[in-house]
Amino acid sequence: MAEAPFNKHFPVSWEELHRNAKALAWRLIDRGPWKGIIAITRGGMVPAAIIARELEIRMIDTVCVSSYDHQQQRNATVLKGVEGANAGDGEGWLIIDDLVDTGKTAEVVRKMLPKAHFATVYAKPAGRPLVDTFITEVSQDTWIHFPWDIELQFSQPIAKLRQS
Ligand SMILES: O=P(O)(O)OC[C@H]1O[C@H](OP(=O)(O)OP(=O)(O)O)[C@H](O)[C@@H]1O
Ligand SMILES: Nc1nc2[nH]cnc2c(=O)[nH]1
Ligand SMILES: [Mg+2]
Repeated sequence: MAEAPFNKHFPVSWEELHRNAKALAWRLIDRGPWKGIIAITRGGMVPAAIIARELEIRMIDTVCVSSYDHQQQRNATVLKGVEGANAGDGEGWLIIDDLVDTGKTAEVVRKMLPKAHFATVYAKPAGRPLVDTFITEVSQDTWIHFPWDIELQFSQPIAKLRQS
């Protein structure tokens, strides 16, 4: 399989993620009231929890989708749809994910809940048209490293990176 073309790396700390998820909650509060949140697993669960806390939403369900093996994209596979929430066509519901990249995950979930409001913390240009509200855009060749996927370790000085 060809290497994914991610030339840039964008590490995100817990504090940054918390701040950006809260900024997303500020954008969403005036567009409500919301009947509930559908979090896209797994990455959407962390921002969904923060947004649920800020908007005082206690009705939360999941759509379980898998589309990446680390940086290699596969077809988006739905492991579980919306079950308990009775969200119908999605009217009045919020769908939350951590990011949109190619937009394939968003496309699949939007088909399930066409009238829901789709919100993410981060967006790349290819997925941006599929999102109703997002906070931060990064370029398509950037890989976002979420705090749950990384740990503190030695970092090469920039000058050394230039030499290699
Ligand atoms: O716009 P796309 O190209 O579809 O990519 C975006 C999706 O990819 C990641 O999920 P992933 O499938 O890696 O699963 P995870 O959330 O369980 O880590 C991310 O959390 C989004 O859900
Ligand atoms: N962690 C992470 N998962 C992704 N899935 C699709 N794009 C990305 C990305 O940039 N970072
Ligand atoms: Mg995901």
